[in-house]
Amino acid sequence: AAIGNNAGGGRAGALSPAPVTEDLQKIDVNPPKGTRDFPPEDMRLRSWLFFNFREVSRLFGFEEVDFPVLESEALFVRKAGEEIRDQLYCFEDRGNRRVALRPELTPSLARLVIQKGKSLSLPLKWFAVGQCWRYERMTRGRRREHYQWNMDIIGVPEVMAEAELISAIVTFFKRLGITASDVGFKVSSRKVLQEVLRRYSIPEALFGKVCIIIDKIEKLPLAEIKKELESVGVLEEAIEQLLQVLSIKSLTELEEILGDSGEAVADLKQLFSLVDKFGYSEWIQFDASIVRGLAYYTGIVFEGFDRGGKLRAICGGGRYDRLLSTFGGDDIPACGFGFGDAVIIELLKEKGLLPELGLQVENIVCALDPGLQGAAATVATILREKGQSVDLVLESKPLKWVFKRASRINASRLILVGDSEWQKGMVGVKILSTGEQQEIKLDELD
Ligand SMILES: CC(=O)Nc1cnc2ccccc2c1
Repeated sequence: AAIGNNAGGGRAGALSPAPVTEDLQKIDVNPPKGTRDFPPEDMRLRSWLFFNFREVSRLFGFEEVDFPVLESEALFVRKAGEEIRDQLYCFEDRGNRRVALRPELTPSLARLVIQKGKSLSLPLKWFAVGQCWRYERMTRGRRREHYQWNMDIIGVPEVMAEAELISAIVTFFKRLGITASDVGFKVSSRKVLQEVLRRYSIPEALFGKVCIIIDKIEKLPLAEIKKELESVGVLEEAIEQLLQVLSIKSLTELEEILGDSGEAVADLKQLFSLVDKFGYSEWIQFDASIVRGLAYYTGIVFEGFDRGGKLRAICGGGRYDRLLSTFGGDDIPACGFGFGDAVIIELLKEKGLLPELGLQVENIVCALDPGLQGAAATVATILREKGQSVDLVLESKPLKWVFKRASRINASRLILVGDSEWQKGMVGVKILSTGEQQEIKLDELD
């Protein structure tokens, strides 16, 4: 029956007399601007993607966690000029509380770690797959929500944690058939910037702001970047040195500039040596221009990129050793990454790696006449209790209709409940791929 403005309610088929109701305007059946529905075909792809997120997390011994989509706005009010802050989906609730739809998962994770405090034994290896939100004023048609996979390691100060996280993402890419010639990781450390800023005795407090400005270096003209840096108090000479450091393309060159006593060089050398032991060196490259756009990163930062250069960053992450203490928690080291559900799908499409995901049902069961509807229900229960999927035909339908549905849902077998067979405790079984038909005793159905 066509779904329509069935004002009278009840069975759409039989037009029951519609009681007098207000004139029902047809509601807008599209989802809110910037959001998506997931009809079955799209939901199958999403479930497949999330299954792979979860499988990799399991392979790495991570435990799943989740948090409310709605958080106190205070969790996200960082003052470093981040885009994620400018686009915060925040509002005042009916209790006059300032709240926000989470734009990312890391602050919630930090909140939960602090809440659980001493009862947690470190290190923690937690992962989450959650919907995140943003509110863009000029609705450039960009999405206002996406799903993000996060993996975080809490309580490990060494760069072994970052190497492990990147290893997890490499494992994920490999599972999907993506290779090191399709994507790579640009890796750097914010300690590079830190060491330069210290040389010019620029106060630590500016560190976050400077990183956020630098992160826009490929989106804004250089003059604009310099202006913004000057406006937060970075002097001309320091700016030159910063920009020079960001163009370094090798660790040896970095060492020449920064010397070999700083943490930045030590961390990066250690990371590259561990990556070699993990066996994914061909996926990784040092790139001093990588800073990432979140203010709380303090050390190694990385992002996955497509070597074709057509797509935005696939994923990104890094070390955030100060986040928990800024929330009033202990000084616990942490690192993690976020992996969005949009760019990866574009990449898979481009590489012809999208999986063919059809609906699969093992059995379609139907009664050959209305009096056997109950018998068909009994057969359905027997098969389901054996762990077999059953699409039970719920109304009496002509066989032509049943065959059409059987092929649409990709059923393997058609189970026909007919009078003469039922009298003998049997049902008709038709293997739809071969057309082979036989009568089987009910208790021999497997
Ligand atoms: C490509 C894409 O959908 N990006 C996207 C979409 N929604 C978001 C929502 C919150 C934060 C980041 C987001 C990023």
